[in-house]
Amino acid sequence: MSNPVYLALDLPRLDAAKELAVRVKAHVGGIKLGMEFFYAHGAHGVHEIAHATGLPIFLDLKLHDIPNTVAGAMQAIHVLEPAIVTVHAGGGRAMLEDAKAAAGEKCKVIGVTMLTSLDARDLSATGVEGTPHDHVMRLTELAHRSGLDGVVCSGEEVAAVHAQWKDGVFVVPGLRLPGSSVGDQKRVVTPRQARDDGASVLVIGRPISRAEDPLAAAREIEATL
Ligand SMILES: O=C(O)c1cc(=O)[nH]c(=O)n1[C@@H]1O[C@H](COP(=O)(O)O)[C@@H](O)[C@H]1O
Repeated sequence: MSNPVYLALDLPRLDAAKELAVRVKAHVGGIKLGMEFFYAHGAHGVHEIAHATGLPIFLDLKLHDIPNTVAGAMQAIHVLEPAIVTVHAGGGRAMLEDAKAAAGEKCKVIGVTMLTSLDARDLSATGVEGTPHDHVMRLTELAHRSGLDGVVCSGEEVAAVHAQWKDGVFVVPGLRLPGSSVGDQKRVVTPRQARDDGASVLVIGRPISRAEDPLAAAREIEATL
């Protein structure tokens, strides 16, 4: 089975990001490039990391706009050949359908449900009724009906999401080994628990990128899976 860990390269400098990716590439299955990286280094940065590692690229742009704008953005990134791209599931059915229709043939379009940095209080403060679980399940159903390939959710919901949508791609961030710092994440589980509960992709950033020895940290996480 291929390694489900995607390293989140949330680093401001391209040379440092590239060095880290090359150092740990044998112990991860792919690289996730998000807003911090893409806004700073754009298409050039994506090509650099893809060529340096040879690993699949998950372009985590979390697109959320009117359908026409999101479809245009999806078309603009074809040239980067990402394996996975994210859009916010809350963008609504037309936006999700148009995003999928505009994506490259081999690109999985994944809907972000409820960010792992939010908890029940945060959700209620945004005016959404119900529990995080209810909200994730509602947005998962919308993403499924809109033709997306899967969703991003926390490890607390992934078992239920998997039970509802058997052949989806389920991306789980907010992962920590026991006892390590959670930082800004609020809905957190271990990588092993997320995998056992049906996650297809495990997104891991700071536990590797901010470790004193990133290679040892990547190996330690891999050994738990
Ligand atoms: O879409 C994501 O990847 C994402 C969704 C989410 O709900 N929570 C979340 O943390 N992420 C991303 O996953 C990564 C988690 O980073 P660490 O907390 O450092 O492991 C970051 O790059 C986030 O942008």
